[in-house]
Amino acid sequence: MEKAYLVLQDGQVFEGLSFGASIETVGELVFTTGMCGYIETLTDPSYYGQIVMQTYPLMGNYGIIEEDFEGACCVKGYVVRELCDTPSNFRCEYDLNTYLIQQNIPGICGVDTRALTRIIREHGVMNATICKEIPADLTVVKQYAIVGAVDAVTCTQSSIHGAVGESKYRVALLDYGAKANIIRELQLRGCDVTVLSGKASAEEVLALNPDGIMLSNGPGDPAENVYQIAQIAKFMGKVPMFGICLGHQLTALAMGGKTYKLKYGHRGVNQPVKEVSGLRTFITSQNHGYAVDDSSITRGVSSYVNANDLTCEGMDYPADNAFTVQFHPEACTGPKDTSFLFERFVSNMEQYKTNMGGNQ
Ligand SMILES: NC(=O)CC[C@H](N)C(=O)O
Repeated sequence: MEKAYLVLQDGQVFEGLSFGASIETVGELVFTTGMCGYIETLTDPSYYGQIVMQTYPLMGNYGIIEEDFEGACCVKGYVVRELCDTPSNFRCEYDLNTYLIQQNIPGICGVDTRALTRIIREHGVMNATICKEIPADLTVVKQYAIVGAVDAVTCTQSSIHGAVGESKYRVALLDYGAKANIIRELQLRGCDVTVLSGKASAEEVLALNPDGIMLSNGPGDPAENVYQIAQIAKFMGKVPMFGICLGHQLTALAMGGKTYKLKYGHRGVNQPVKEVSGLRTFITSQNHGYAVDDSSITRGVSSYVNANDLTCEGMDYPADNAFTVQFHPEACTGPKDTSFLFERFVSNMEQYKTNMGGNQ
């Protein structure tokens, strides 16, 4: 293994060893605290443009299992304390290093990820570079910004995914960088899912005559998606709607609300989320850097709040038969605490169909 460096935009240097693709990279350095689920993390399109650092000190121990992929690998780089090159699992197909080489993504291991995480927590997310030689000038690193993220990851052609078992509902899923498990969770509940490009117009969405509209997760700054926000404002309230993560943020913006960037985001599989009008707290999977300012929305009510920092984790829009969450009820590596939200969506569609006298 060759020597490599992780250099932060403020000039701090961490020496480690190169793995994955032997190329240099620049990206926004973020950390995720999941102890497992690195396959889902690496293939979650919401990480587009980011160098992902795992705080758990050993990665790759169960190898790569393609069936667990959520989407395309969009990370700019990967940072781990210790890379396991002898994975052991009955489902393992090949190792993590091979995967990153295939994807042309550089990684660095052997760096002090605890120290790095403390820096990010204190300073907030920073840009960084993974390189073989320490750059004399860090202007390129400092100026790096994630732009056009949804356009870069959304599908170009629509696709249809039939229900498992009896087909009961037609769902239009707006793909802003959708994780595959959102589709699977819907299919398992009797939904025929039409996945549409995030560039689809409101007219195209409604032309499908769906029983419900699902808005996916996705990368980048939500406020950048002016076109998508305008489309949501047009179709919201026409049929039941459910939004996850970026879908939650875009809905808030469509309702005239505001979003803002968190200091270092929520990324991991143990984020506690409290019900606003109940006593329950759920453990959730999350991956986001922006949040909704719920006080900026008058047409909706806050439904969930993060128990750690009290930021908004969900909104209900009763007048529009819509609800959205910041966390991931579809999380594949778990926890599954909030998968009941898919049942809520299905029951909203069932009621809507009954009220409409069937929607065939
Ligand atoms: N997972 C997501 O959908 C992330 C949403 C948005 N890109 C954020 O970082 O906040």
